[in-house]
Amino acid sequence: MAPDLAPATVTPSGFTKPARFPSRAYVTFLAGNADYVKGVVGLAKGLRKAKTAYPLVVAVLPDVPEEHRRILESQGCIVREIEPVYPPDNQTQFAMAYYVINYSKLRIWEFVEYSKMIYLDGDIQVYDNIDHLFDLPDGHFYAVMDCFCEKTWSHTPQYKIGYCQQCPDKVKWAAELGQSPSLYFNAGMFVFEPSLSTYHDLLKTLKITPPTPFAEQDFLNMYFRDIYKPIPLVYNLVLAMLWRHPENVELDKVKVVHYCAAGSKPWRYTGKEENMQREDIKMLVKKWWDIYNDKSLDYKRTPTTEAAAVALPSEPVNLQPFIAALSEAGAVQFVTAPSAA
Ligand SMILES: O=c1ccn([C@@H]2O[C@H](COP(=O)(O)OP(=O)(O)O[C@H]3O[C@H](CO)[C@H](O)[C@H](O)[C@H]3O)[C@@H](O)[C@H]2O)c(=O)[nH]1
Ligand SMILES: O[C@H]1[C@H](O)[C@@H](O)[C@H](O)[C@@H](O)[C@H]1O
Ligand SMILES: [Mn+2]
Repeated sequence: MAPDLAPATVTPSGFTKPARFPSRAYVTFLAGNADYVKGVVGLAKGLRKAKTAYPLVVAVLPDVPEEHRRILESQGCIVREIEPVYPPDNQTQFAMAYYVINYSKLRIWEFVEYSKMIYLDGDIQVYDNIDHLFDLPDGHFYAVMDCFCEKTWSHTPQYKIGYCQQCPDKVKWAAELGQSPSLYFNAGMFVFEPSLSTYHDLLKTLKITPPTPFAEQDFLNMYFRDIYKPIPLVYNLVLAMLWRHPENVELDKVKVVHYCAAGSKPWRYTGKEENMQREDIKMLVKKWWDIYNDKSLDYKRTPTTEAAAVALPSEPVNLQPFIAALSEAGAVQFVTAPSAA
C-alpha cells in the first residue's frame, strides 16, 4: 500500500515536513528510566517483522535517559520529547498512582506532521501487518472494547454486579443503576487524527475533569464517546480475554497482543502470578522474546537509507519505510553516493 503524500510545509511545532512525506505513523509512549524501553524495542522489531510501511514515533517524557533514546534511534524509531501532563490541581490521589503519567499521552494529538496515527502501548506486540487500519474513514476514534472482569475494575458498578460488555447478555445491566454504560475501549491501542484544535480542547477539558482510576483511558472514553467505533479484538487482545471470554477469542487470528494482565509483561515475566502458567500465556511470552532476540530484525542502514541520510543530513525522521514503499512502487530511485574515503 502506498503511503499518502503531502506537500512541503513547516508545522506549528517548527518541524519541517519535506515534500512527499508519508503523513502516517505509529506512535508509542515511554516514561522513566526502567525497563519499558525493552517493550518499545520489541515493538519496533515486531512492526518491522510485520513489514509496516510506516515509522514508529516514540513520545518520551524528559525522564527517559539519553542512553535509552539512543537505543531507540538505533532501532529506527523517531524519538520526540513531550512535556508531562498532570491532572488538575494535584488531584492525583484520585487516579491510580501507577496510571497518572499516562495523562501525558494526550500530547500526541500535537503531532500534526502526521494526519493519522496508530497509538500502541509499549507492552503491545504486533504480529501481523495492521497498516490497513490507516485507511479507515476519518472522523472517528477506533479502538477495541475492554473487558471489565479483572480485579483492576473492582471499584466499578460493572464489576460489582458482574456485568461485562464482552458478554452483555450473561449478567444484564441493572436498570436501577441507571442508563447502561457507553461502550468502553482499552486505550492501549487506538487510531486517531492528530489535530491542534483537538489537542487544545483535550487539555482544556482535562483541566475541568476530575481524575478517575484509569486516568487518560477514562478521560479519552468520555471525550470521544460520540465518535468511538469499536474494532475487532484481534487488533488489541487484552490478555484477560483468554480466561474471561475464551468464546470470543480466536487466538490464531489475533494480530496485536497487549501484555497488560498482571505479571504478563514479557521482559518481567516470572510465571508466578495468577494465570501466568497457562500454556497460551507461556506461548505468547515466548513469541514476544523470539522477536526481541531476533538480530535479523534490528534496524539496518541500507544503501537507500544511507543515501537519504546523505541527502537530508539534519532530517530527524526515519525515511526508510517511505523510501522502501516508493522504490517498490517504482516512483523514485535512490543512488548511493560513492564513498569519499
Ligand atoms: O513506567 C512506565 C509505565 C508506563 N509506560 C508507558 O505507558 C504505557 C501504559 O502502561 P501499561 O502498559 O503498564 O498499562 P496498562 O496496559 O495496564 O494500562 C492501560 O490503562 C492505562 C490507564 O492509564 C493506559 O490507558 C494504558 O494505555 C492502557 O493500556 C506502557 O505500555 C508504556 O508505553 C512507561 O513507559 N513507563
Ligand atoms: O487499562 C486497564 C488495564 O490494562 C488493566 O490491566 C485491565 O485489566 C483493564 O481491563 C484495562 O482497562
Ligand atoms: Mn499496556
